[in-house]
Amino acid sequence: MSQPSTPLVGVIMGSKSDWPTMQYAVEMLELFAVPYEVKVVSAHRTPDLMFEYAQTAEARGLQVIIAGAGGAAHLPGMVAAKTVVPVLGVPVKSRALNGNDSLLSIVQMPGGVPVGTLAIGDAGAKNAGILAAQIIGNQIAAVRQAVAKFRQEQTQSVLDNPDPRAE
Ligand SMILES: Nc1c(C(=O)O)ncn1[C@@H]1O[C@H](COP(=O)(O)O)[C@@H](O)[C@H]1O
Repeated sequence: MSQPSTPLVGVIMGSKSDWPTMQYAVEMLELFAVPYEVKVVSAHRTPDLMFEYAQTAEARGLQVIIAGAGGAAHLPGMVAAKTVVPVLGVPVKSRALNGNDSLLSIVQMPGGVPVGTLAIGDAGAKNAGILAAQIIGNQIAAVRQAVAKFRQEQTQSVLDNPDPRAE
């Protein structure tokens, strides 16, 4: 989906192969009508692009960056090292180590350069999208209300379906 307004959230990932996971972050941003951009950027394979992306993020109006990566997942931390725009890290589930490598690579930042790390895989990507919307929602009432509505509907859906055996 093309985004007409200036992006407020940048969704980046180390490889095209991360998209099946990272699509859940974008799905949430679309649900809450948060303007976003999405791009493959890799600290390892495109280091100059990664630096440029991080260095220009603030001036381009990004308020949150969601960075997903798997394996030796340096992308979120390296982007965070080059910008004060908050970075949310999504550990993509790697084939070899089930995403434990991704998680530890992203979460164990040295004090002074934070990355807000989400869960491994699809739930982490989904929650990164919701969390980014909540941050944006501090300034944009329509986004805040959209998140509140989503949460209320989620709660209601559980309350309406208490029998775990029902189809
Ligand atoms: N962790 C990183 C970085 C990075 O951190 O900069 N760049 C690519 N990758 C990861 O390599 C995995 C395999 O990538 P390929 O499927 O392209 O071989 C992906 O999960 C990607 O995020």
